[in-house]
Amino acid sequence: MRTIELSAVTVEFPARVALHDVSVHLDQRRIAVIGANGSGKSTFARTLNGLVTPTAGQVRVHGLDPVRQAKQLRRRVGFVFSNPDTQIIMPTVAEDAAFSLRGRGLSRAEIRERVGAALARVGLVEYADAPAHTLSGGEKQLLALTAVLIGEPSLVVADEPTAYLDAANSRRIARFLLDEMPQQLVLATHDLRLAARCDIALRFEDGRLIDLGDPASVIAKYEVDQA
Ligand SMILES: Nc1ncnc2c1ncn2[C@@H]1O[C@H](COP(=O)(O)OP(=O)(O)OP(=O)(O)O)[C@@H](O)[C@H]1O
Repeated sequence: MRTIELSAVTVEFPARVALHDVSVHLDQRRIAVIGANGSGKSTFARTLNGLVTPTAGQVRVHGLDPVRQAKQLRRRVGFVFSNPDTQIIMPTVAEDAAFSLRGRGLSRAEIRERVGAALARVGLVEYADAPAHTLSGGEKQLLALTAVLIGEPSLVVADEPTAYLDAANSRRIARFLLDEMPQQLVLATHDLRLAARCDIALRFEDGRLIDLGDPASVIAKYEVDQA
């Protein structure tokens, strides 16, 4: 079951309430999260994998509590950030792609096979032994995604995954996230064209979930309010 459920979730930081009494039940494949800078999008995304702990309320992601069942949840939820440099941790492309397979009892041959197949899917197989830092920005984001997907998560949370990319690489990443991968996606973004391709959009303002539903109508109201 791909249900994400928040019940009366509040997240308070010392200087600011970043999420205010958010309740929502989501089971769509592609979920867009939109709103102005500082509205709470990243905080919402980060509650889904336990990077942020609610001050009050409950989060359930595919049946798991992201804080109390953090270890199981980390295997189920992959997180993709804007800047792939913050996500690439191993020296070579293949080693980085393989990172989340550690500790799963797989043989070296199985790991090599899975990594090869995963890198081939995103067109990076020829770079397998290259130092990861030599990849271009778009290639690094594809590697970050590969490293997430190789662990076979059931949910991918992407926070502005195209922010650092040029138009061609943005399209490549977006096509992969929106059209090709089977996993459920939560996509926090300022790119309203990407949001429009999702199955549902959530709009935050000052930490409150103020609108949700068909992306076209949520986006249209957002644009009117921003004008
Ligand atoms: N770890 C933190 N400590 C303190 N304040 C934080 C922390 N994380 C977020 N905030 C604050 O909470 C509010 C919501 O931030 P959040 O990053 O969720 O917004 P956002 O909608 O993702 O913004 P942006 O579009 O600029 O990325 C902001 O005022 C931010 O400064």
